[in-house]
Amino acid sequence: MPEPIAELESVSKLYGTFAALRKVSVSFERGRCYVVLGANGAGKSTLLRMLAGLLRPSYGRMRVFGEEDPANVRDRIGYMSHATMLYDEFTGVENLRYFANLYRGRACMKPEEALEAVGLDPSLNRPVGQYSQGMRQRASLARVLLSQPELLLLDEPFSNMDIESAHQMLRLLETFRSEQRTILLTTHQRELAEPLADFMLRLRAGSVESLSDGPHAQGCFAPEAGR
Ligand SMILES: Nc1ncnc2c1ncn2[C@@H]1O[C@H](COP(=O)(O)OP(=O)(O)OP(=O)(O)O)[C@@H](O)[C@H]1O
Repeated sequence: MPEPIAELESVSKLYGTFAALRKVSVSFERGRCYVVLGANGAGKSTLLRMLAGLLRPSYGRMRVFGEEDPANVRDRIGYMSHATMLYDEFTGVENLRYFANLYRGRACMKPEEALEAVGLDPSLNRPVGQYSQGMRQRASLARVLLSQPELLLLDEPFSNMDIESAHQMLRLLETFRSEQRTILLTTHQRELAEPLADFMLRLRAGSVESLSDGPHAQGCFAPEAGR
């Protein structure tokens, strides 16, 4: 049985008196892709932010790579939020060089390699502020990939992307999974992400409504399918 790399045991997260997550128990296995679904406000982003170490559980137990505080294993986790976290006035490669400098002393991809990995031309001499939405999302993913994280937490990676860019990103994620990286991604575009899923985790009002096998676990994923 694959090794769990992150586990939540009866985890709740309260914002004031409001419970955004309610007694969530789930474990995530290495090398699997989890597609996290649920209506607006179901708690998807809260779950990802917690696994990224940006929020602490109010109740319950969480372990990521065996650590109670994911901050202790930050270099093994890549988190991509709605915000791209890129500097609009810099080119893609300038942005990534800046972030690569922050990882000095750690194993890290070359900025050019990370951009190529997401299908962006590192020599593109255009500030990120002038990129299309799909290019910005891919540059943002390249930033996350720099540190070669084992756990990728992607909040709405396909939002505002055209279909061609989204399929390109899906093929990229399939490659990461084949490298035994674990992927958790939230999306409202179920039909797009579903073929990649080993598991579909559906949240409802902060609780786990269901955890079911995805098409990939059933051997149905073909990167070119659905194009
Ligand atoms: N910082 C905060 N303070 C108070 N309430 C919050 C905060 N962050 C989130 N919430 C509330 O917690 C609930 C879960 O929010 P969350 O962003 O995790 O949901 P989501 O499933 O990601 O929603 P969406 O699909 O709209 O992004 C929502 O009702 C939201 O209003």
